[in-house]
Amino acid sequence: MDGNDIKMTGKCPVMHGSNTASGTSVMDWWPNALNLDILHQHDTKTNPMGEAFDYREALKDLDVEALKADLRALITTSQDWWPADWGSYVGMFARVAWHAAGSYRLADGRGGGGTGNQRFAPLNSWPDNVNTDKGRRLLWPIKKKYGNKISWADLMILSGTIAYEVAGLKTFGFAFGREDIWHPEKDIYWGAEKEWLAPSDGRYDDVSKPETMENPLAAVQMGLIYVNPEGVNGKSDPLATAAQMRETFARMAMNDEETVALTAGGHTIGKCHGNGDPADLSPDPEAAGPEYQGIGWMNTKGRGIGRDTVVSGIEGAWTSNPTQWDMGYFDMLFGHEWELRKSPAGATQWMPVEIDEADMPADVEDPAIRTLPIMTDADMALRLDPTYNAICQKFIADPAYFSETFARAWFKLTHRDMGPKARYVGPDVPQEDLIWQDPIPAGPTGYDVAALKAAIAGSGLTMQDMVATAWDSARTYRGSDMRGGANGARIRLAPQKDWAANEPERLARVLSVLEPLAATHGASVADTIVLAGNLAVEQAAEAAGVPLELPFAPGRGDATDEMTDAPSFDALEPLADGFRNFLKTDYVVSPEEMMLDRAQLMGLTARDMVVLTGGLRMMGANHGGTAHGVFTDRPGALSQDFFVTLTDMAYSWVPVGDGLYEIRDRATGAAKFTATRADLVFGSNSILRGYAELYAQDDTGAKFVADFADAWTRVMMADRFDLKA
Ligand code: HEM
Repeated sequence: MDGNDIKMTGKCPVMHGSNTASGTSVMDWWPNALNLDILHQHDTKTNPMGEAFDYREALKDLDVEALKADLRALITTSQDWWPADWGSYVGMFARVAWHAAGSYRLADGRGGGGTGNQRFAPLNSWPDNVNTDKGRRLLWPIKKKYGNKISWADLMILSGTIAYEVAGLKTFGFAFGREDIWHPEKDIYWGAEKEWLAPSDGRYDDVSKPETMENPLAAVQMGLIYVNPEGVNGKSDPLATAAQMRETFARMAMNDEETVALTAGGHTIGKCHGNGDPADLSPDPEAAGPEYQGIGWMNTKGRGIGRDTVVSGIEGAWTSNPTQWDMGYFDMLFGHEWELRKSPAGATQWMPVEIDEADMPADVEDPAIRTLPIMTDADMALRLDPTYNAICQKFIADPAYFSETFARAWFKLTHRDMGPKARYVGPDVPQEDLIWQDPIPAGPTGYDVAALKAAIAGSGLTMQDMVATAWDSARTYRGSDMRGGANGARIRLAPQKDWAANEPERLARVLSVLEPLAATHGASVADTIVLAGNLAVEQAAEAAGVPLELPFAPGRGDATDEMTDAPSFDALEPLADGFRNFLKTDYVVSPEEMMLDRAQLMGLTARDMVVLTGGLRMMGANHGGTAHGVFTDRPGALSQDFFVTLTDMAYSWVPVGDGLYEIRDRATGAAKFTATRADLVFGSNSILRGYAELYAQDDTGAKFVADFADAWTRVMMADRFDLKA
């Protein structure tokens, strides 16, 4: 038997000892189970770099100018194994970067080019990402040369930015700092479809109303970055496509002007590929046999490279000079009448009714041959939608403005998911503060922290007031795009001050106490809110007989309304916060799933989830104060009683409506405490119950207090990029 001829010799059909189970998983058997795995992704065990590796440190040794020079040379040197169109890879790398960055969505901050996820499934094999695998292989010699000093994520985004520079655009800047992940993300919901490019209808209430697309999705079909280039569900209708573009781009925080600039500027370089039969392509990278070495979509019959490449199935370039940054896209779009035709691959595309040979783009291999330009339905949308058209006219009248608008929008597209500017690294970081970066001014550090803390202690605020305000201020943080958090004290500003989950009246009252104290002591309000929360936790620990001193680092700043893109903060509103029992009865999913999602976004572990929920309840931070979810005869003490009660068979747990449960004494039937559904998950879920038992069995409460303090401090510090920079 040779190595290529693997046969099973035993009689038992199960390959004993050969493999761990890859068949039906727990989640398949119990689809409603909580998938706690999403909290434990990108663990140190799966990261080959080890805990000691610090990408920001490694970047300090990167020779940025040499890297950029190497990229320029790469982009202009055609490789025989994958020849460059017209001898230039500008289109290839602009698309690689755009498709990496373009999966970002504002609703949950997930997706985007910040992690290098295009290397892994499903994105590496999305139908829309055909041949981005070639782009990464073209980049490999550079990745190999610079090693760990440059991440794949940074390299992919930089390659697109340098592509635009090579084409002749003055770009707006570039920041390094995207750290790679090493296996696929488990938390990103890309849609419920089980089939690539399934019709759009499943993700809309009404596909003719783009705003009814399911949240947090931002693409019209499974496996696409945004809209279908052939029209809604593949049926050409530029005005319907325009409406879908508007919605999908808005879901990644782009307005109409940015959308037009990006699409027009995107298609100023490069081309569509559809000169062949898609049926001749090998499987996508994830499905390909080992002999393909991670490369997918290879032509198995003909040549399949150069002019015979098939990607989208649409065939042709948009402009006369597709390797140059110029106004050629508008010249072409508005200089001709267009009609629908079919590409050689059978895709629907717009082609000019008539065109002079001099305006026709050259063949990618032979400059003597002229080819017909094309427009996708999305390009025609820019001409036919009145609002988009007006923006095009503005750009046509002012080419410098077009270049500037594109350069800024490209920078936003490729940096939006990196979070605040404090996370940017490198010599080309633009000085200007941009509102979508959620700027925060540096805050004071020299004030007397102990004096401020003493003043807060004497202010009359209750433990609940202090802990709830600090929690509400910090809990907006999401690690997906590093937005939100306590820094900036945006809880004082619209829209956060008015969110129901923040209990606006109580919040206003607490702020009216804390703000003057901050001013008197020369501290920021952001620091003062966190310090008050810390004080409450320390008081509660003291009451439990486990004294505690939490670390505190001053220096948070206070943002202003002018620094705040208020509408974009709507996406951060907690609709349910199981930690603090924000109760709503119209959940789309269960409250515990909402809590899990928030925990993942906040970067918490399952243990953090357990201790934070228990601790916040003990301090009465839940809405309704001590009315429900306290579970203890000693409220206000940071004790393990929550878990003791939950794991005690002396009680029964009886649903009483409105998402609440009575905890009744089994012997007498008397109701003792009230709990929410989210509370009960800590006793009912087999994993979370394990943690709950761990705390319940420790009579001293010391482990619980220590673990709570650790989790609390990480939550309060999660957004301190000023310290981590
Ligand atoms: C409305 C949204 C968009 C649609 C429907 C769309 C559609 C397409 C299609 C069908 C292709 C051809 C792929 C192939 O067959 O090789 C393509 C290529 C390309 N797109 Fe877009 N696109 C959109 C927006 C953008 C944006 C926002 C950018 C960049 C900012 C961009 C940059 C590019 C580039 C550079 C190429 C050329 C790739 C190459 O030369 O290999 N596109 N696009």
